[in-house]
Amino acid sequence: MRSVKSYRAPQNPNRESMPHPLTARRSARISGRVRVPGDKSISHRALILGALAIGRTRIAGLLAAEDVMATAQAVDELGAEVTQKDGTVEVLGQGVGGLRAPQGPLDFGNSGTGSRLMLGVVAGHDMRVEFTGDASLCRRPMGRVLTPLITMGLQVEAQGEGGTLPLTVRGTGDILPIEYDLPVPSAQVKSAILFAGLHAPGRTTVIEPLATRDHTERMLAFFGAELHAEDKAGGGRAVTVCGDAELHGAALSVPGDPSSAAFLIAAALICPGSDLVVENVLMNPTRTGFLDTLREMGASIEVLDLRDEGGEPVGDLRVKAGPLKGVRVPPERAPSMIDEYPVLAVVAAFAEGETHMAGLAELKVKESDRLAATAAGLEACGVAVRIEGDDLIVRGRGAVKGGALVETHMDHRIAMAFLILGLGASEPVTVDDVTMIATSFPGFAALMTSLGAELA
Ligand SMILES: O=C(O)C1=C[C@@H](OP(=O)(O)O)[C@@H](O)[C@H](O)C1
Ligand SMILES: C=C(OP(=O)(O)O)C(=O)O
Repeated sequence: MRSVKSYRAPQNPNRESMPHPLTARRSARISGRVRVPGDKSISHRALILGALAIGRTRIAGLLAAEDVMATAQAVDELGAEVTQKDGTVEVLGQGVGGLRAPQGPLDFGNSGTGSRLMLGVVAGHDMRVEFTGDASLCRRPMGRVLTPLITMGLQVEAQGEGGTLPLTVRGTGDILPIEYDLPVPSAQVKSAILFAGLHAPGRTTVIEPLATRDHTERMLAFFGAELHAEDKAGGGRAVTVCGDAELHGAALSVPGDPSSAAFLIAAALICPGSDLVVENVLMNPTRTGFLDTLREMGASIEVLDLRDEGGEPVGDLRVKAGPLKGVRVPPERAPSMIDEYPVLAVVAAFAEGETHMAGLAELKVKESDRLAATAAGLEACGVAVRIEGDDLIVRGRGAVKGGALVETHMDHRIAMAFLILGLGASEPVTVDDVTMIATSFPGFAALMTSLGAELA
């Protein structure tokens, strides 16, 4: 058994000064039968809940990407030892409230999810912790998670300008339960509050305006917490966790990440003659907005063998290339496909007619301003695109010119989306840097190449 530190995904210390460009060329067909790496959201939560449980948690299929390895490292430094053996990762849980102060700062790299979820965990422990991350993470808003956690008892001792990382916080053993209306639909904020609520006496309730991914709720119940969820009028939900909780170590298997599968699906749709099966993809309804939208566009996507695995629906997806038409994507669908908009915009460029994606304000505060980066990349590739307020409107003409160098702004999803565009475009497309792809999808280029993609 080895500590997770010894197998941490290699990080490039010169990342910001050594960009690694990659070029995508028009590809004949994308075909085969493959799996994508484990779901990132479930992987973070499995490590965190494993640390808060009593006893050992065994995780099969954990995503071995930089974002998740940062969470594994943080959990390990907080005293819940993380080891791996034969592809299974094991966390030695310390029980709710049982973690200890780390020796140094916790570095979450590029990961919004890891840092925000762990702020909720630290809030319930009597300890002082410094949170830091890379240049992108240090620009992202933390006030959305700090505001409710401060109400519960967290103290912020130092912070970057405007409430950003690096942050020094002091948690408390006397955290208070709250009822909180989320001002933005964010699963990260909801989860941070529920994790803090595990330590509080009484019931902590989060009311969300639109239902966001519910992995925290499913996994809390799976680990033995008492939890209630109630649907609200207009698509919202109220989720309550009972505090002073006792969680028990569990064995779980992480399904394939639908946000990673999205790139393969998009490639198969736009490269003529493609016929692709992506196996073992998470089909949780709070994550399937991308598939729903593609079907409305006319895509041929079949779900084979829909099954339940460890409390989450999973299926194999068969995708075939074919003509697509533009559609209107309503704002209330955004939480169920928030990370898929850049690649949906790419697919929309190959469709016939206008695709209007409404209500994308949250895209502006991701690893980059994805609304601006997506529009700029499409424009550089000769696609008619415009931003109206928080909406992105793409006029598809059935074909895309390409022939551009696209700026990724150090954002993994922008890099992958525009490599996919290059596979279907008439002229090659180069993205300026693919280093960041390792934060969510290790082995992306090799997997795509094995399916017929021309990447070099
Ligand atoms: O909770 C999660 O695991 C995530 C929630 C989403 O962020 P928000 O909560 O900010 O919408 C998403 O963009 C991110 O990749 C993962
Ligand atoms: C937004 C993302 O992740 P995070 O917020 O965890 O950095 C993402 O993976 O697209």
